[in-house]
Amino acid sequence: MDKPLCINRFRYHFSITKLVFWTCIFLGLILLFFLHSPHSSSYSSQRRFLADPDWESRVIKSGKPRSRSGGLKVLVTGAAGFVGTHVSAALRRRGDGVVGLDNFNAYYDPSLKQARRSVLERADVFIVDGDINNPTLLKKLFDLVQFTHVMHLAAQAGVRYAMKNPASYVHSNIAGFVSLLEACKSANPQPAIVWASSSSVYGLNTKVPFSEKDRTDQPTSLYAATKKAGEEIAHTYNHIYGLSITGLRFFTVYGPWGRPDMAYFSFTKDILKGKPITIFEGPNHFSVARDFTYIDDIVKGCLGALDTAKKSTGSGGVKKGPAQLRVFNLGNTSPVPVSKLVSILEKLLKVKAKKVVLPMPANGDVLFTHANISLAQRELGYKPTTDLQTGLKKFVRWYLDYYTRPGKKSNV
Ligand SMILES: O=C(O)[C@H]1O[C@H](OP(=O)(O)OP(=O)(O)OC[C@H]2O[C@@H](n3ccc(=O)[nH]c3=O)[C@H](O)[C@@H]2O)[C@H](O)[C@@H](O)[C@@H]1O
Repeated sequence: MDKPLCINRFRYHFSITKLVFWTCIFLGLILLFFLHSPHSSSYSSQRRFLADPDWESRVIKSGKPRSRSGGLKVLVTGAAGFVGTHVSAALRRRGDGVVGLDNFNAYYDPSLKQARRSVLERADVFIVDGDINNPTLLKKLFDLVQFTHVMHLAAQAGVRYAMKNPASYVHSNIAGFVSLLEACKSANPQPAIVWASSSSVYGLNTKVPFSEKDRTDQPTSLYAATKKAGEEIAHTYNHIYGLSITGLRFFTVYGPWGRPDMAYFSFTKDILKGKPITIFEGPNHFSVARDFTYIDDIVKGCLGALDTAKKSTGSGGVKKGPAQLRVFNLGNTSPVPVSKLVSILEKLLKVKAKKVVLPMPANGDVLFTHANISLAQRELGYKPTTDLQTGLKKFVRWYLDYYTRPGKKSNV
C-alpha cells in the first residue's frame, strides 16, 4: 500500500512543479513581449523624456528659428525616416526651427534610423522618441513650441507589406493621422499642415499622366486605401476646424539614406551579395514602370508647400473662416521600367544581376505611375531636375560609403 502512495505523491509534486515551471515561462514570455513591443518601448522612452529636465529645453531650443524675426517653427513627424531626415535638415539649414518626432519602429533596420538621427543631431535638430498616437506627448510638444507648421511624414510605408501587417497601416496612417490632427486643431495658434499622401492613391486609374483631378477611388492596396482615407480625413478637419492642410502625393522617392524595403535599395544589396532579384512584369510581358523621383527634388517640393501654406483659421478648436485645402503630385514626369532601373544599377555597381522575371502577383502593386506636375509647378515652383541615372549614382555612392565605413556593420 505504501509504495503506490509514494508514487502518487511523487507524481503530485512533479505535476505541481511542472505547472509552476510552465506558468513562470508563460508569464516571462508575456513580460518579454510587453517589454519589446514598439508601443511599450516608445511609451517608456516618452516617460523617460518627460521626466528628464533637459528634455524640455532641448525641444524648445530645437524649435527656435535661427533669426529672431521670421523663420518657421516646424514639427516634423517621422523625422528619422528617409524623407523626414532630408526635409528636417533642409529646413534647419535655412534657419527654421525644427523639432522631430519619431517612434523608431522596427519596420526596417532601426540602426539606420538612429544613424539618421545622429546626422540631424549634428545639424542641431532634436528628435523626440515618441508616437503620433500619444495625445499627451503631442499636447506637451505644442505647449513647449508654438509650431507654425507641421510636416507630417510619419506613416506605415510600403505597398506590399500591407498584406502582412494590415493593422499597422490603420494604426499609423489613419489613427495616427487623426491623433495628430486632433492635437493641431486644439493648438493655439493652429499650425498649417503639410503631409505625405502617395501616388498609390491613383490605383487602377489608367488616364496618364496622373493629374490631381483624376479618379482616386480604386486603390489596389490597403496602403493606398489608408492614404486615400487620409485625404478625406484632411477634408473633414479643414471643413470643421479651419485647419490649413496640404497633401503631397509622392511618386516612388529614392536616394541616399533611403528605405531598405524599396526595390532600388534591396536590389543594390542583393546584386552586391550575388543573390537573385525578382523583377515583376505585367500581363503580356508588360514592363512595370515607376515615375522614380529623387529625394532632393521632393525636399524642394515639401519646402515649397510649407512656404506657400496659408495660416489655419481656427482657434481653440473652433473654425473662424474657410481655410486652404490642397493636394499636389510630386513626381518626376518620366516613368522608367523597373528593368531599366536594374540595368542602371548593374552598371553603377559593376556587377551583373541574377534576374528572375515573374508575373506580378496580386500584391497590391500597380503596373505604372506617371505624374502630371503642372499644378505643383504653378503653385509651389516645383521643378524636378534629377534623372534616374544621376540620382542612382548618388545613391550608390552613399550606399557603398555607409555600409563599408569602418566600424559600420556591413550590409554588403
Ligand atoms: O509612390 C508611392 O506612392 C510609393 O512608392 C513606393 O512604392 P513602390 O512604387 O511600390 O516602390 P518599390 O517598392 O520600390 O517598388 C518599385 C517597383 O519595383 C517593383 N518590384 C519591387 C520589388 C521586387 O522584388 N521586384 C519588383 O519588380 C514593384 O513592382 C514596383 O513596380 C513606396 O514604397 C511607397 O511607400 C510609396 O508610397
